[in-house]
Amino acid sequence: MQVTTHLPVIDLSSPTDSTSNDLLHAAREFGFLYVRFKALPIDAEDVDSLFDLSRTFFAAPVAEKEKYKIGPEDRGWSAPYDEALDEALENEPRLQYRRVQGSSTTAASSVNFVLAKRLPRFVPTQKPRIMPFAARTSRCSAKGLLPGLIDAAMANSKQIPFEAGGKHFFSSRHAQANGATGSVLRLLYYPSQSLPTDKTSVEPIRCGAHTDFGSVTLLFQRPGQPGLEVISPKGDWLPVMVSPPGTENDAIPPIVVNIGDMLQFWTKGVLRSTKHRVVIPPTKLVNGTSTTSDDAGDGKSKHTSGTPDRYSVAYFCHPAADTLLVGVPSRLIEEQKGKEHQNEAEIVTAGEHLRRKLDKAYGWAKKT
Ligand SMILES: O=C(O)CCC(=O)C(=O)O
Ligand SMILES: [Fe+2]
Repeated sequence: MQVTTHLPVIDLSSPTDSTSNDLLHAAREFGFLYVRFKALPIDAEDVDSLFDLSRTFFAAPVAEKEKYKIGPEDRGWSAPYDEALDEALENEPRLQYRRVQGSSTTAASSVNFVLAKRLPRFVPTQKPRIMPFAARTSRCSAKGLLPGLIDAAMANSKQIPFEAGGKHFFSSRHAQANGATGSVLRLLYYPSQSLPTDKTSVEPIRCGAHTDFGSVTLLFQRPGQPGLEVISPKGDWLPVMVSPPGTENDAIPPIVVNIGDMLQFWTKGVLRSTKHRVVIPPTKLVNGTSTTSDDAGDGKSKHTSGTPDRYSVAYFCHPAADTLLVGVPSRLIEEQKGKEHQNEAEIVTAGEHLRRKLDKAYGWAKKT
């Protein structure tokens, strides 16, 4: 069976008004889209080096990684099952749903970097490789990508008044000059898991269903390492191919870009922060028996009798921490019937929203 994708692939080589409208449409319909790499000022070699670095880091002994254990400031290493993302399961007793393999928790080991600031000591020699990548990713996600293009699209249709920020409403709130943000570059590693013959006893979820906390996420994936799924409006889980049709020969797979909670709040739900998860990919992909899938394997990922390893890199883009997540003063937004309308008591800043989500995911509030 051919795995097809329902998400649009948008080429940003030379964006026009119609590109920003396409992007706005995708953000409204799906909350997810692909952006072709060749359009972005990021080198394929930088992406490859970052994945090399990721492999080196995660291969280090646990005792070494423990030295950089993640804390409430959201920087550092998380062990598999440290993070619980599926809030639908939050009523389960804490100890049953944290640190236990299960659908709410993340089976990935991950490490978060502070951009342009303190890099963990385990990568001092990698600084020249990471920093340009992080800086470029940060620039293109905040300016060239969604916030900037959404500004352009909003300006095309229903202009945000000049005094309220005009056509720079979103991008200016992501400018570094406007203060600290929760933006973070995260390397993720889902180790290979062996599959018992009785498949019904296997929990197929590698990362529990969740929405992303920030404004925009950029996700880099590797050929032969599928598993990401997004939920459809009807509630079905749909696979997100690594290399959708037409991109198979690109230097690296297109970047998956998705809307996070903050853009959903800002737009009263006009833009969708869509639930997604990572699953153990179907057996036909794991065993490489499929010849029709884009993800039939490149020989790079480890195919054991179980699941392949999966490495991914996510850049979570956030606006300045003190940004109020209130509806954008645009007719497009104000005409909304308030589907995702927040009442005054619920209005939070970007920093507060991130704090609440992290405290839940890691149980920080209980620990401190
Ligand atoms: O590893 C992935 O592909 C997705 C991870 C993810 O959704 C997240 O960390 O928010
Ligand atoms: Fe996510």
